[in-house]
Amino acid sequence: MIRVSVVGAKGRMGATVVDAVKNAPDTELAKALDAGDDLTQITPENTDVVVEFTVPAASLDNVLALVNQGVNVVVGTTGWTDEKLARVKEALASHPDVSVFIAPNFAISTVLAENFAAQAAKYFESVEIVEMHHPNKVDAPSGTAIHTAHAIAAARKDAGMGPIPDNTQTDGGSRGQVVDGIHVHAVRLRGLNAHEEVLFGNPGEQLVLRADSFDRSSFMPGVLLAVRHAGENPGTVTVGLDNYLDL
Ligand SMILES: NC(=O)C1=CN([C@@H]2O[C@H](COP(=O)(O)OP(=O)(O)OC[C@H]3O[C@@H](n4cnc5c(N)ncnc54)[C@H](O)[C@@H]3O)[C@@H](O)[C@H]2O)C=CC1
Ligand SMILES: O=C(O)C1=N[C@H](C(=O)O)C[C@H](O)C1
Repeated sequence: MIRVSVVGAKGRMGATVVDAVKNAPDTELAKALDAGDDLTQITPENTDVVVEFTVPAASLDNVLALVNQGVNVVVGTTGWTDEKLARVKEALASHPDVSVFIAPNFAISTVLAENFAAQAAKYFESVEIVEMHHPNKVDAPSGTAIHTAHAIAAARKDAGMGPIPDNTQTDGGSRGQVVDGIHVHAVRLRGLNAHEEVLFGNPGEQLVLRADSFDRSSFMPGVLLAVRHAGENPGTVTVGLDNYLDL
């Protein structure tokens, strides 16, 4: 049995992960901790892998503390930047037996949509992203939308494409946030969970890729997949569930 501890266990995602870990045939719950709890309770003696779903402001410190405790970490919390990833890599240099895995999104539909978007990117002159979430979400745009924008921007760059056409002369904010040259729009609406659309345009045609997570159960197969792979690449940070899919 894989011994899994959950940090952020009282949150929407953490509580769902606790149930998933209890119900999977090959995992068992070790510690379930939340804000204010002492993370040094989690050690290699009681835990094989920690699943961390907290808040962007706390996640880096949690991951650094857990790496220093010598345990593998699977992270779902958003807010990761190159600077934060560099801090984790630095910590792993002193703990080469530990691995960290971060996924902006654990839902297969979204991971596939992002992969398809990266494939489609070089064929379309225009692209914009619309992400739609429940109004309790604290960050905008979503970590997934930022990750998707970077993937599309990288594909456009590889294909030698220029800037996306846009003749907007006045903008009171309605054109969204520009991430790596791509406009990202965030909707917060009661009744939604997590949804993303990538809109591609060419003269006379449009392609829309849409992924809908209607329920947090959609993330659990991906979380368990990452848990089962934890520790495979010691001393490294791996980003993205696509690393464990045959895409
Ligand atoms: N990667 C993915 O597939 C998904 C990622 N997320 C992300 O996961 C994160 C959590 O989302 P939700 O569960 O909806 O939020 P939430 O607000 O329901 O839960 C966050 C939990 O973290 C706890 N917490 C806050 N600071 C803490 C600390 N320092 N140490 C330990 N626990 C702490 C809070 O008390 C709370 O219980 C967000 O960043 C969200 O964007 C959400 C869904 C899917
Ligand atoms: O807060 C959420 O709910 C979600 N957060 C992640 C993100 O910001 O991309 C993943 C998913 O969209 C749900």
